[in-house]
Amino acid sequence: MSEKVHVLLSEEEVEKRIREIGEQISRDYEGRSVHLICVLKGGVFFTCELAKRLKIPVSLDFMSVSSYGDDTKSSGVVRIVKDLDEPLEGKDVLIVEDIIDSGRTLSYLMEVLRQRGPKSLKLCTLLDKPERRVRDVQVDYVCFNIPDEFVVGYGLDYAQKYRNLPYIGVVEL
Ligand SMILES: O=P(O)(O)OC[C@H]1O[C@H](OP(=O)(O)OP(=O)(O)O)[C@H](O)[C@@H]1O
Ligand SMILES: Nc1nc2[nH]cnc2c(=O)[nH]1
Repeated sequence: MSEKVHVLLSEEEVEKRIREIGEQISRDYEGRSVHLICVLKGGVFFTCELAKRLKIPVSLDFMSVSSYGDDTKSSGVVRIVKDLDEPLEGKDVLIVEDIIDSGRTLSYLMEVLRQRGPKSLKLCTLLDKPERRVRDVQVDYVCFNIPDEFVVGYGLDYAQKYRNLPYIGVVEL
């Protein structure tokens, strides 16, 4: 079965905003390098696009956490599916996520990664749904605040579909 998807943020809007955030991060980290942590799977498209826009030295690592499975509602239990390959001690670490919704995933992840001794730990997200928050998360860089709707595209899925859409869309369920 195929769902209807309407455009919330066009490809042009998304890419323009990522360029802006990339410039801001490049200024903030001037003279340093940044260790990006891409949170799989959803964060992969945003991470690639953002990394290309950074004008500072970048290293990359990947982590996979899951709380939604194939559902549109969080299970409430965050699971590390794949851990990082490298230690974080002494690094300026920037977590790159596709979306912060309830905040459960990121409050858990920030806590886990903080204990690994990075020099600094910040968070960058493509999308934020602040009105859905049940856990407090300090977000350093937000591309877009969005309303409480289930979105897909630019890495975000519905039952593993639509990650490859080049824009952010809303699934009409
Ligand atoms: O703020 P929360 O309510 O915790 O939701 C945010 C999380 O949900 C999505 O991950 P998902 O579990 O769907 O995994 P995926 O990226 O592999 O699709 C997204 O990538 C975030 O990690
Ligand atoms: N695809 C998708 N995953 C999410 N995880 C948390 N919120 C969302 C959302 O709106 N869409």
